[in-house]
Amino acid sequence: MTRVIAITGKGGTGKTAVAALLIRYLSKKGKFLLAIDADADTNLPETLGCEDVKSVGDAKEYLQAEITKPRPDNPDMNKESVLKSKVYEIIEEMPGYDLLVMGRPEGSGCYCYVNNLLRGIMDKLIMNYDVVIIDAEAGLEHFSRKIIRDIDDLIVVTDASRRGFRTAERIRELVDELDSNIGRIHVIANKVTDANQEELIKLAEDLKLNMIGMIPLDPKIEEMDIKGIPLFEIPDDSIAAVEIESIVKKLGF
Ligand SMILES: Nc1ncnc2c1ncn2[C@@H]1O[C@H](COP(=O)(O)OP(=O)(O)OP(=O)(O)O)[C@@H](O)[C@H]1O
Repeated sequence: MTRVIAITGKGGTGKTAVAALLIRYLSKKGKFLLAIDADADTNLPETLGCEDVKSVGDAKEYLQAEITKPRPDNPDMNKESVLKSKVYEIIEEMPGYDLLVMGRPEGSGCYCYVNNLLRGIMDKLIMNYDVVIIDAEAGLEHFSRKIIRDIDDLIVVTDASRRGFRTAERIRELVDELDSNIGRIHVIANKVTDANQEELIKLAEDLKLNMIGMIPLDPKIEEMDIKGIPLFEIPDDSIAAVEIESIVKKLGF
């Protein structure tokens, strides 16, 4: 069975960093893993050390243009197999995991037909893996349109601010309204310091959020940021990597 884990949260809280750390840890543990970048504004590929990737958005635009042309180049083409081969071409094979970038938001017009095809392709693709980690945007767009249908664990990343926690609470409310299949919701507090730790625990309790981890503000990440080193190369003994190990265990791996 594939385990699907989506990471979301307010921009700047470290959502992409948490996704990258989880991808790093689980792929090192030998899980056959697909990483999906489902946030048009994010930088997951760079954080993982991967550049110049194509996106599913480009493949969708190609098919959309073809089917809305008054005279398509090839009216008999099998649209599903064209989209499928394009999506599979886009998958980037990285050492230890595969990467798929969803890319830009769609243009104007109705994409229902293309999205329907994509939904079926994504369902089958996801089933090939042990674990799928999705870096998702706070609006959970791909889930509301059901491009990615089922999520086992939704992890909301927040920083040590009341606003970050409020966003987490709003995401929980949004999930209740979504007609998607989401199993469990967890919260990870990121960039935690000795000074704010107690207050964060209380805040999570007050808002009835299930906190599965507190990742410290890690000087090693700050140093790598300045030097432009991808987070994927973080050493195992850095404080953030150690906390990720404990979070992964709490997730039942
Ligand atoms: N625990 C941490 N300690 C130190 N720095 C961190 C930590 N987590 C993340 N950062 C840094 O904080 C910055 C923002 O993180 P990141 O890009 O992951 O945020 P994000 O929530 O994905 O934002 P966006 O949605 O805008 O991409 C990055 O420079 C990242 O390296």
